[in-house]
Amino acid sequence: MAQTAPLIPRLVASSIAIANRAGEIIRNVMSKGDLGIVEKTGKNDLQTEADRSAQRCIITSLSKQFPSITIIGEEDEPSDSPVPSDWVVSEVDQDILRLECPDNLQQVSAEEVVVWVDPLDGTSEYTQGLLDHVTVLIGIAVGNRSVAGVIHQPYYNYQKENEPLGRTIWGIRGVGVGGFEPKAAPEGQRIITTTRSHSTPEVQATLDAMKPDNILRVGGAGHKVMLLIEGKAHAYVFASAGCKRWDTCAPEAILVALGGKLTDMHGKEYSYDKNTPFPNKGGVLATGKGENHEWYLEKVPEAIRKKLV
Ligand SMILES: Nc1ncnc2c1ncn2[C@@H]1O[C@H](COP(=O)(O)OS(=O)(=O)O)[C@@H](OP(=O)(O)O)[C@H]1O
Ligand SMILES: [Mg+2]
Ligand SMILES: [Mg+2]
Ligand SMILES: [Mg+2]
Repeated sequence: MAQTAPLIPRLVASSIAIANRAGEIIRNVMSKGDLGIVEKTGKNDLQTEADRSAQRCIITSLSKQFPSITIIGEEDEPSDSPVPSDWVVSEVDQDILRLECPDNLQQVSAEEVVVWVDPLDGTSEYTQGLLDHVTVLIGIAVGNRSVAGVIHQPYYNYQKENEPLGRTIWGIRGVGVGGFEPKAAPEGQRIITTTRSHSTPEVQATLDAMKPDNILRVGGAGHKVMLLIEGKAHAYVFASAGCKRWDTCAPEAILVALGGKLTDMHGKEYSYDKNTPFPNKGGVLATGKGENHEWYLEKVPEAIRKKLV
């Protein structure tokens, strides 16, 4: 069975097992208490031991199983640093290998695949103990399109007793999603989710123009898209640069597999080609299934949109 499944389901099946291991590593770093925080170049842009270790686990495991694919990770890491053997994952999620794969994904070759890895999305929230904002993101692109993705939430249920800790969501365009129960956002309201740690006057002015009933300010692109697909928000609006391709590749694939949309503030889909510059300079607008994406685009103040190129 494992040998006969096409490459994309095999990549998703492996990414689920790898993201689960990365999540354990993230929890272990937190329970040991020494986060090893480093400030990167941007404003409020942090890296911890958990970001570094989770990325080494993910990239080493994926490249061992799929030597010919291109993998782009958020963190700069020396490629020759030793990786503990128990971080190298060889398990796969067997259920994914049994899925029916659409024709356009049957013949994809390893050379066409780019995997965008955000080992820990929501780092600033992780350091502040807002643990349910944290996700591990593995996005799979073919050519310039994001086609599949995995979002792992290492702290899902962490405040509940007797419930399994952590969960992993997956989606493949044209196949479907799994690992959670999709839900539509409430009718007759407009709930918008946005950044909690990277707001600017432009981000706020754009939100104001959309006259939301409620704004959910949370960390992480992965967590914000989870709010859309679980029916807690109608749109994710971030009218600023700062978010990167590894933040959006996996969430976009899952959102689109469910009938939603993710674009920049001009309505243009991001390219996930391996040579593309990684900043999402046009901002992020994501909407759930059935939402009028165009309506949100039209509300973006022209002067703000013009700056997002
Ligand atoms: N201005 C700026 N500078 C540096 N990094 C930035 C910026 N804006 C967003 N980001 C990164 O994008 C990820 C999600 O951030 P936020 O939770 O603030 O939300 S948003 O999607 O950008 O609205 C999150 O990714 P991680 O670095 O993986 O945690 C942010 O660090
Ligand atoms: Mg970061
Ligand atoms: Mg991120
Ligand atoms: Mg990150």
